[in-house]
Parts: sequence; structure tokens; C-alpha cells
Amino acid sequence: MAVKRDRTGPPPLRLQGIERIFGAQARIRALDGVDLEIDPGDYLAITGRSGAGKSTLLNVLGLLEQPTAGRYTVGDTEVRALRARQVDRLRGEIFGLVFQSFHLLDHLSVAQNVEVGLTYAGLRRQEALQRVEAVVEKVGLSHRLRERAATLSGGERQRVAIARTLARSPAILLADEPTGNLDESNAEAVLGLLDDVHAQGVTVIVVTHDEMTAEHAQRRIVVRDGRIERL
Ligand SMILES: Nc1ncnc2c1ncn2[C@@H]1O[C@H](COP(=O)(O)OP(=O)(O)OP(=O)(O)O)[C@@H](O)[C@H]1O
Repeated sequence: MAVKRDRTGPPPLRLQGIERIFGAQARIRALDGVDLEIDPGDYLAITGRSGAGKSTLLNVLGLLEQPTAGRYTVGDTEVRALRARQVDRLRGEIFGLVFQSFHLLDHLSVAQNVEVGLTYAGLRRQEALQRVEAVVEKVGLSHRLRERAATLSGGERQRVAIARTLARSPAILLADEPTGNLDESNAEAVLGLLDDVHAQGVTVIVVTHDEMTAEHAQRRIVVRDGRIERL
């Protein structure tokens, strides 16, 4: 069953002269002047060596980190002008985040883990449960719905994490090494899911070291020393 989209399409994202410096004394320029535009419905792979700044870039895009300089706009909204609480709200409304380490609650069932993502979505319980079942079916785990997350394999855990994110119908999906811990067949299943989500009009942005993962994207950028080396 398709995941219902109940909002207008994803907003364009625009980064101009973005810098992110870590540390007070030994200043690390994790991002050093990044200009990037991401159109609604794009499927972008962010690649580059370890330490290049890929995760920092994804975290800035997903409003998990604020740049130390530069301008970031989400649609018409300039992020710098927002208060922290407004940033949190915008993140929750627009972005879905998937990480390499799955952050599941092991003692809860698959269904409960997915439902956690819906707690803040303002849905009635019956609606929430229907949504949970639909997305768990979509990731191919209906048969494990009531089982504890602790009993799942790595590939299954990643699919639950994706289901949890999809349950909230994000307009933009950000994934940091979503296939990093997976064998080839599980990686293919996860990439198939990202392709499906993209086909429904969601913007997909994925950080990866993995060539197979990058090949699923329509567009690729290479980050090097905090800069975009190749568009
Ligand atoms: N919270 C932090 N505090 C200090 N330095 C940080 C922090 N986060 C990242 N860095 C530094 O910023 C640089 C870029 O890190 P980032 O994690 O973005 O790289 P990456 O390309 O995602 O690397 P990897 O592929 O290994 O995950 C690195 O030098 C890293 O050590």
C-alpha cells in the first residue's frame, strides 16, 4: 500500500556560502563555503572521503546543525531568522532522517517502534495504527509486526527505521549511510525503498561511501575538505 502524502510537495533547498566550524581553538572547517541547490523531487547522493564533511552537510540540510556562516533557505524560509523552537518545528514538518545506526528501541515491537515516529504527528490512535501497518507492509515486514526489535536482523532493523521515518510522510528524506551496515541483498531492499519514496515525489538525499547506493541517485556531488568538489 502506498504511503499517503498529505502535504504539498517538498520545498527547494538552497545553501549559499555555508560554513560550519567546530572547536574554539583548533578550528575545524567541516564545511568551508558550500553552495548547493536541491530541487523538489531531486535524488542526490553526497559522496567523498571520510572526514570530508558529508555528514555535517546532511546535518545542516536536515536542521540538526546550524551553519556558522552562510545562508540556508528551505522554500521561502531563511533558517537563520528562526528561533530554536521554530527550527525544531520546521524539521519535524519537512524532514525525515535515517541513520546508519538504527536507533530502535529494542524492547518495543516493530509496530511500537514505528508508532514512536507518529507520536508528534497529531493523529488519532486508529489512524496511527493504520499508518503503521501500511508502512510496515511497505518495507516488507508485516510478518514481524508484533515482534520485539531486538530479535531482528540488521537489514530488518534498517527497514523498520525507514518505516518509522516514512510513517510521518516526510517531504524530504535524508539518509546517512543507509546501507552502511548491510549485506548486498538487504542493501538492495533498502535502495528499492528509497527509489519508491522518490518515485512518489519525495526529495531524497543520501550520504554514502557505497557506489551501488550512489548509482541509485539522479545526481551526485563529491565533498572534499568541506567544499563541493564536483557538481
Ligand atoms: N561535533 C563535532 N565536533 C568537532 N569536530 C567535528 C564534529 N563533527 C564533525 N567534526 C569534524 O568535521 C569534519 C567533517 O566531519 P563529517 O562527519 O562531516 O565527515 P564525513 O565526510 O561525514 O566523514 P565519514 O565519511 O567518516 O562519516 C571532520 O574533520 C570531523 O572530525
